[in-house]
Amino acid sequence: MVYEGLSDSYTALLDAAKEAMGRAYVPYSNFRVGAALLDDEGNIHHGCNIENAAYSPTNCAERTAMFRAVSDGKRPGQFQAIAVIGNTEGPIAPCGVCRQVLVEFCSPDMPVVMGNLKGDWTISTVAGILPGAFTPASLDNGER
Ligand SMILES: O=c1ccn([C@H]2C[C@H](O)[C@@H](CO)O2)c(=O)[nH]1
Ligand SMILES: [Zn+2]
Repeated sequence: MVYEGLSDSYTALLDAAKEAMGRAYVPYSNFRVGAALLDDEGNIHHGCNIENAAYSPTNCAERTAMFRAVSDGKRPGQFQAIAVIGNTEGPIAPCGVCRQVLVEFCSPDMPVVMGNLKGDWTISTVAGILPGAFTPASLDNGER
């Protein structure tokens, strides 16, 4: 896919997200999302959204990628970037829950690449997409 003006490495990450998008399990919304999370060793952790008949157990693509990576042993500070893609009008916008999960495991300045199937893209950062976040450090008030 051509993402005009986007670096080769982020294009590759969006392409990996698109590959994962094809594996989405979306019988209820029919809205596919894919994510690709790049770790500190250069490995990519893929994620797709996985829906459920009870609706609320649904897991977004971003969290699938992150939880797979953590389950495989990755820890905070060991992620370099995440790309997310969906069939949206403009670049997809991660939901609030996923933004909070990214805050837990990623540095505030970690790039978040968002795209769509038309080749539109934008880049922000973890802090950029969730300003004023409640973070692990927020718990450090000494009163526990
Ligand atoms: O950034 C997003 C936004 C939505 N979804 C999923 C959740 C649900 O399966 C479907 C519709 O909200 O898209 C994601 O995976 N990531
Ligand atoms: Zn989400």
